[in-house]
Formats: sequence, structure tokens, C-alpha cells
Amino acid sequence: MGTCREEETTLKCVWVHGPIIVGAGPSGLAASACLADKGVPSLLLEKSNCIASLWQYKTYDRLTLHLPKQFCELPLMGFPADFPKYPSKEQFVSYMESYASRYSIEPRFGQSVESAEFDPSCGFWRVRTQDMKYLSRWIIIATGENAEPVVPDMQGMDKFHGPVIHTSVYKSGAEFRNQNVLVVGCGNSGMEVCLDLCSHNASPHMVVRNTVHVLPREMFGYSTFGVAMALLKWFPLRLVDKFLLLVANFTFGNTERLGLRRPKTGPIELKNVTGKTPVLDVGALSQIKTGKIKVMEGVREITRRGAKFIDGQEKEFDSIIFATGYKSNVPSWLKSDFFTEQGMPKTPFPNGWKGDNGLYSVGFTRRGLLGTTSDAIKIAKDIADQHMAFKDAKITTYNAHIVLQKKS
Ligand SMILES: Cc1cc2nc3c(=O)[nH]c(=O)nc-3n(C[C@H](O)[C@H](O)[C@H](O)COP(=O)(O)OP(=O)(O)OC[C@H]3O[C@@H](n4cnc5c(N)ncnc54)[C@H](O)[C@@H]3O)c2cc1C
Ligand SMILES: NC(=O)C1=CN([C@@H]2O[C@H](COP(=O)(O)OP(=O)(O)OC[C@H]3O[C@@H](n4cnc5c(N)ncnc54)[C@H](OP(=O)(O)O)[C@@H]3O)[C@@H](O)[C@H]2O)C=CC1
Ligand SMILES: O=C(O)C(=O)Cc1c[nH]c2ccccc12
Repeated sequence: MGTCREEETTLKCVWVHGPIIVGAGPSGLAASACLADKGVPSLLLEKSNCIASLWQYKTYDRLTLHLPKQFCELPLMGFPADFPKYPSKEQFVSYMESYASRYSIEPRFGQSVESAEFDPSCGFWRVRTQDMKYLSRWIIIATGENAEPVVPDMQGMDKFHGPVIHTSVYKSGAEFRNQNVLVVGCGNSGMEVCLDLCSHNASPHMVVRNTVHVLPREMFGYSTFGVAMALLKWFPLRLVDKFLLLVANFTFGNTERLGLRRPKTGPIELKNVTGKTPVLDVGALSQIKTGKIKVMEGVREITRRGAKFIDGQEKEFDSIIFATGYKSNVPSWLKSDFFTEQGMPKTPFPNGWKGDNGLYSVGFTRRGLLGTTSDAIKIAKDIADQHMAFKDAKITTYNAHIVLQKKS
């Protein structure tokens, strides 16, 4: 890494020998480790003050991985053998800390990337944070599919008398003991928060406005995800989906009578096509059956003391929790037409990892940590090949400095 004195009066400018990686979550760490393994240094810029900030700050206490650990390992280093099949979030974070230390990954914390743009006149990416400028031939976007919470603008929300939060700040049902809580959304977060509220004697009402696939997390003692992956090696996707639904119906009965209508498209096909993750049930469904979690149709409006629903019911609530998911923040800072307006690569999996001019993305596959691993390995190989050629061309910090000075 070298420094340059571009715009001396404003921000300090750093020239980076290897790629700049934006985001030190699992994807950024995986990319950095795979590069290190090939002898390529990288600079990780992270806006938070720790690695894996999503897992450390924005998840609830009872969270465990809902895929078995072999599907959530980062490349090059597996989980410790004594970890359970579904590690807790604390175990997952401690694994990532060991991973970072194993590959000597030391992100620059407190660096929020506010803009990044390729400069064709010098062939470098210009990356700006709140107090620094960085330059590199390569940029790897690793800010995640879940960078910002999504909170819909519901009519009357400003009038509501009680707390309104998003699941990204929910920790435990202990704060909602004996309360009537409206939970908006029925993805994995909505279901698990409702379950947690039940175990703290709160009364959750979960809004299900649409169709949803709920699958048991395990089938015959094997993880549903593992069963699906194994079957997909031999059978077509639609047949595998049919099988999963057969077992789900056998396990739960018809979920439609509980207010949970299934989409026409099967669960894995839907995940692949739209990214919508099926719910892997860890107990919420039985609480819906006992009536402890009440399923409500869409909300018409929020009132001062509660909500009116589209079926005409009106109920009082003490708190509202939005389990309405997340979105990418890439469009707010990256200047490139590689990403859609929603901040996802335009080219679908498995080809969305590489753009033009040294742009890469890791962890935007809608395939969880398995997708992260697949991207990180390909990116590291691609950059390592160029890095060798680049090194051979003996382009030094000094030369780059001159290019920059000519430009400014
Ligand atoms: C509650 C929850 C549970 C999940 N469980 C699983 C699971 O069991 N299995 C699975 O495979 N997947 C799971 N996922 C999917 C999840 O997205 C991945 O596990 C994983 O966290 C994705 O890693 P990532 O590094 O791509 O993104 P993130 O973990 O979101 O990391 C992105 C990092 O980028 C930083 N950042 C963002 N913007 C900027 C910026 N402009 N400048 C600098 N830094 C920035 C963030 O602070 C963050 O640290 C889960 C997701 C959630 C929300
Ligand atoms: N244990 C684990 O490993 C866990 C994993 N996760 C993962 O984290 C990611 C994010 O999950 P999650 O936070 O549940 O988000 P999701 O995007 O998966 O789900 C959001 C939910 O909110 C609903 N919704 C959105 N807007 C509205 C609205 N205006 N009114 C009513 N409902 C609305 C959606 O319904 P609609 O379909 O109609 O849009 C959907 O049911 C997923 O990949 C998930 O698998 C999450 C929790 C636990
Ligand atoms: O937990 C998540 O959000 C994931 O994306 C993990 C995941 C990847 N592919 C899936 C298919 C079915 C259920 C979960 C996942």
C-alpha cells in the first residue's frame, strides 16, 4: 500500500497493491482468505467496528444456523469438529474470528464506502470513504444482500403509541413479556421471532399477506436442505420439490387451513428464481397450530392503539415488529451498471461474480454461504492470475503516483 497526495487539502489518498474488498462479513473474509492463500494481499474496508457485523449486532439471541454446518463453512477452513450440527450465532462468530486470524485478515474498521467509481483514464477504481480515498486495479463488492433493513411505509404508522422495531434490532422476547405484538412478515425472521415471543409469554400476531413455503428443518433425521442437495444430484428440480412438499404435507398436514397458502412454484425452484427463502421450521408451526401464534391477513392500516386488517378485524397491540427483510445498499454508492436498481448483479448465478474493469461481487447469489464460497474461490483465482501478470509488468507505486498526478 502506498500513499499519494491527490487533493492534499481534502482527503488522504491511499494506493492499494491488491484488491479493495468492501465489507468484512463472511463474504469479504472468504474473498480475502482465498486471495491470501494465493499470495495476493487485499485491503478490507468495513463500516462497522468489527467483522461480521450483521451476525454480531443485527441478529437475535436465539439464532442458530438453519442449514447444517457443512453447508455454511467458508472456503479453506472448516468448523471445529466439536461444533453442533446447527452452530449458534456465537459459535459462528467465533469461527469467523478464528478464520480472520488464521489468514491474518485485519480490516480497516470505521471505513464506510460512500462512493466507488472506475476511472478509465488511469485504469483504477477510486473508492472514497468518509475520511479517505483509496485506489486499486480491483474492487470486490462484499456488502451483502442484507445490508439495509426494509421497513414498509404503512398508513397510520406515525400514530402508533408503542415501540416499532425491525427484526435487525430484536434481541429477545424478554423485552415483550406479556405483550400483544404485531409481527409483520412470515419469512424465517418473522417465524423465529414469533416463536421466541411465545417462549416469553407474549402473544404474537403474524401478518401473512402472501403465499409462503414452510418446510420442516429436518426430514427423517436428515436436514431438509441436505436431502434436497443430495436428490438434486440425481433428479430434476421439480421432482425434488414435489418430494419436499410431499414430506412437508405429511409432517404438517395442509398448512392452508392455518392461513399459510403455498406458492404454485416449488420451494427450491422459487428460491433459485426469485431468491425467496423457504421457511425452515424450528417450532413456529406447532405454535400456529395451538393458536399461540395468530396468523393475520394483510394490514389495512396502523391505528393509534393497534391495527385494522383487510378482513375487517381490528386489534390492539403494545408493539410492532417488522420482519420484512433486507436489501442491498450497493446502488447508493457504486457507480457501475453491473448491478440492478435493487443492488443485485444483473448476470444471474453462477456468473454474477465478475464484471468489467476489475469489478467483482461476492455473496450476491441468493444462495447463502454456499454461494459466498463459490464466488470467493473463483474471484481469487481470477485476480491471482492477473496479479502475477501485473507484478511482472513491474508497475510500482511510484508510477501509479505519476499517473494520478497527471490526472489531477
Ligand atoms: C438472520 C440471518 C440468518 C442467516 N442465516 C444463514 C444461514 O444459516 N446459512 C446461510 O447460508 N446464510 C444465512 N443467512 C444469509 C446471510 O446473508 C449470510 O449468512 C451472510 O451473513 C452473508 O454474508 P455477507 O458477507 O455477504 O454479508 P454481511 O454478513 O451482511 O456482511 C456485509 C458487511 O459489509 C459491511 N458494509 C455494508 N455496506 C458497507 C459500506 N458501504 N462500506 C463498508 N462496509 C459496508 C457491513 O457492515 C457488513 O459487515 C442469514 C441471514 C440473516 C439475516
Ligand atoms: N436461522 C436462520 O438461519 C435464519 C435465516 N434468515 C435468513 O435471512 C434472510 C432474511 O430473512 P427475513 O428477515 O425473514 O426476510 P425475508 O425477505 O425472507 O422475508 C420478509 C417477509 O416480509 C414480508 N413482507 C415484506 N413487506 C411486507 C409488507 N409490506 N406487509 C406484509 N408483509 C411484508 C414478505 O412477504 P412477501 O413474500 O409477501 O413479500 C416476507 O414474508 C433470508 O435469507 C432468511 O432465510 C433469517 C432468519 C433466521
Ligand atoms: O438462510 C438463508 O438465507 C439462505 O440463503 C440459505 C439457503 C440457501 N439456499 C437455501 C434453500 C432453502 C433454504 C435455505 C437456503
